[in-house]
Amino acid sequence: MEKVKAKKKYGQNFLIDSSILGKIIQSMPNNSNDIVEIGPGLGDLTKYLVKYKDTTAYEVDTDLIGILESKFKEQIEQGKLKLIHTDVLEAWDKQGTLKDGKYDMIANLPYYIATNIILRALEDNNCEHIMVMIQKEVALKFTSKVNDKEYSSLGIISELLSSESRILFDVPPESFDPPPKVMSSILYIKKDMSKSIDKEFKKFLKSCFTQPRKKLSKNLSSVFDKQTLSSIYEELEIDSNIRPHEVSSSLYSQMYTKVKNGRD
Ligand SMILES: C[S@@+](CC[C@H](N)C(=O)[O-])C[C@H]1O[C@@H](n2cnc3c(N)ncnc32)[C@H](O)[C@@H]1O
Repeated sequence: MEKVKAKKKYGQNFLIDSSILGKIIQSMPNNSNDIVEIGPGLGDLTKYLVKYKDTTAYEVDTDLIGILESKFKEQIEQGKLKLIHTDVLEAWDKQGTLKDGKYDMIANLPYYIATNIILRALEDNNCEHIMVMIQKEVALKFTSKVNDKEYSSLGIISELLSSESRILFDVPPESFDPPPKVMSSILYIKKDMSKSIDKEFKKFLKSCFTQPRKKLSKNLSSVFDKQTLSSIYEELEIDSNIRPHEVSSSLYSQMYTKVKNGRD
């Protein structure tokens, strides 16, 4: 490996275990979509991705861009790799999507913005599959279901926008250089492209989980008046003692629709 000092501020933990790289490649969705990789780093995953699919890679670190440009000179010239030097979140803000046409996201994500990236990918209409390395703790949140300990807005949003979400396998710290402090997992989400959620829905969920162990009605009482709340509970036949982690994603969606219609 090149003598490159990993930068903490960019969440750089380079994947050095070739068996894990092989497992990621074997699990790639079998379709004709191009790939978007966020944070190619030193190109260890990129070199496998470009063998199979055209890839667009977003990298923020100027020092790494130089290394990648010389390492992948041929693939860049052949149009197999498009290297974009920018902060991926800024690219999303400017363009609304990371690529024209359908794509799958495959990446070992910078952990400090992993949750944000997955939420943006879930909302990006061109992204069909998400297969990313993240902290295990965050992967458990995105795959959580009603009544699970980790169940919260991330599990609800992911369930409402996907047809499948699961952890493919775990990856220990020693598979990286430098090793992260936490266990990692590969999260896989197959989006249901017919579904979408309202922008305000996330805010509504935030209110629902302000105090996760308290009754849902208590959390919502600070946002909605008593009468609106009791009519929603009544119409949807919701138990007044229910707590936020006991409400299914579809019931949250129904509650939100009622709240929204009440406001319009
Ligand atoms: C965990 S490392 C993964 C590196 C490489 N893909 C690997 O598996 O070894 C995360 C990568 O994301 C890059 N990165 C961090 N923040 C970014 C951002 N806002 N936009 C684009 N890339 C970013 C880092 O510079 C780093 O290359």
